[in-house]
Amino acid sequence: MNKYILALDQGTTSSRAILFGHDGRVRAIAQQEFPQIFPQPGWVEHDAGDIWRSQLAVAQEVLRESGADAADIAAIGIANQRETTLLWDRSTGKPVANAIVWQDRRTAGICDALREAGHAERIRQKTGLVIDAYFSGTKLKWLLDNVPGVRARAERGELAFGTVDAWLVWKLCGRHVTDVSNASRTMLFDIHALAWDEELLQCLDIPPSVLPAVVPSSGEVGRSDPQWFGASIPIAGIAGDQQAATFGQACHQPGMAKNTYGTGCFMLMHTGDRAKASHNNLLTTVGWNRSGVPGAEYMLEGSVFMAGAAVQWLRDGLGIIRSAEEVEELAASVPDTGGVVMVPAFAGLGAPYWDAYARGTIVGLTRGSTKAHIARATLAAIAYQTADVLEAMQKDAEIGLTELRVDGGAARNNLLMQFQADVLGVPVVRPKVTETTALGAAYLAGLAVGFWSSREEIAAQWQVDRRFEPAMAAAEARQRLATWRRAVDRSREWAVPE
Ligand SMILES: Nc1ncnc2c1ncn2[C@@H]1O[C@H](COP(=O)(O)OP(=O)(O)O)[C@@H](O)[C@H]1O
Ligand SMILES: O=P(O)(O)OC[C@H](O)CO
Repeated sequence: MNKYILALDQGTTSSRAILFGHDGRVRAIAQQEFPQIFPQPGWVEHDAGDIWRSQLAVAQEVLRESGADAADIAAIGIANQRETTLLWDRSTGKPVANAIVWQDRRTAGICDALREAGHAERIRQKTGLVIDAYFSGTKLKWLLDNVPGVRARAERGELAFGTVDAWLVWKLCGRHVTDVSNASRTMLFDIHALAWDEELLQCLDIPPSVLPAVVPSSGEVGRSDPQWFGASIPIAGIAGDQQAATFGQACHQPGMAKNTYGTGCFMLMHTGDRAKASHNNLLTTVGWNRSGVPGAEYMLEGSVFMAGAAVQWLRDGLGIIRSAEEVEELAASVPDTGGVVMVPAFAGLGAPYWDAYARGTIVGLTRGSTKAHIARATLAAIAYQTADVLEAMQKDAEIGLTELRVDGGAARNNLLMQFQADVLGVPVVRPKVTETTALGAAYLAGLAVGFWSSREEIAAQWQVDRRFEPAMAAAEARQRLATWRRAVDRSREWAVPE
């Protein structure tokens, strides 16, 4: 009798595995951080072996710790950090280089050239994306152009490209596939036709032989090799982590939105079964689709590159807190930021600014400024970036949001969540299960194998933990946002090459 779904949540800073029961509650969880590699300013890499080993280790650990074996698991669902780009040898399985992480800015120049050549509008129409170093396409081009011998090997059909989902599925069962949600983050995928786009492949000089087959987000794609868990388990759900979190938050209806506060902050709003173009610098992206059901469901997305990672910087870069949780107490020790505004543009700015050359900035420092003010300004910056995105999203969707569902590590911070509700003027609602990314992957897999029968059943499992009501006067929120935007202006175009 199958008792569980095993969800693998491969995030930017850690790999997690979670066993979910039929009631959508966490039965067992294991997590491992793995090294971040910063070879040069603006570059971020992961060792593909670290990704796989940490993910496998935590998956084996949850089975061991819970006393479950493969026969107890109905299916595996995978959610992954998106856009991070891997290229490996099909016969040896060896990566040709470290994975280039989504935060990596090394391809900003390639993006400038694409914009100057007039490709922006066509790329936006086909892929729903703005031209930015964030997405996989230019990262893949960089690997092909810069790692010696790699282009020739790719032309001979010897290499496989994939985002992290593809890498994990390849390691688990030997198939070379990616799901539609991950494909929609490559800048090589036509989100309307749901197919790789020849013209874009030519434009970036990508040989089609490297591409994975595109599969539904919910549907069996293979079975794990028995060597990993003692017997094979169907792999039946795959989605980019932000799309998975949207599914896990039961945002199944047009107009529903969630915001995840992890390394970055990602707000996604369901917009129905047709792609909705943004006129306010957001992305249009595929949410998910299901095997046997034509088409897909679409989202508007605002991607903020630096959120919880700015808190990590307070911990590791400045050393003013010992753990991320401590930021709440430090920030609460002062009544306000004392005029300090921090713009955490460490990896440029994403939505709605899209400035690869913006850099982190702290303004308004005086002799009275303390680490507590900087901590408070860091939390405020997370909330302001979200406010910028929500404003754009409400304009695009032409609706006012009635509530924002939240999740992710930094959503545990009550001070931040209250301030978020205050500056948005919209209630912020945190569910009981905050592991919504893994939960979404579990739901996608569980629906495919009949572990859950319908979305209605899933949506009924969603429960509120805490609701934060806006308590700040609208005029004050507006004034604070205006100050924030002045600080953003100071951070922009800082690292433009000389
Ligand atoms: N109490 C907290 N307050 C603010 N930030 C926090 C808190 N707890 C964790 N974080 C931040 O949340 C992030 C971890 O969240 P998580 O959802 O695991 O991220 P990811 O999936 O991107 O690795 C880290 O960047 C950490 O600094
Ligand atoms: O690792 P996370 O959870 O911060 O998510 C990263 C995003 O998928 C990047 O687009």
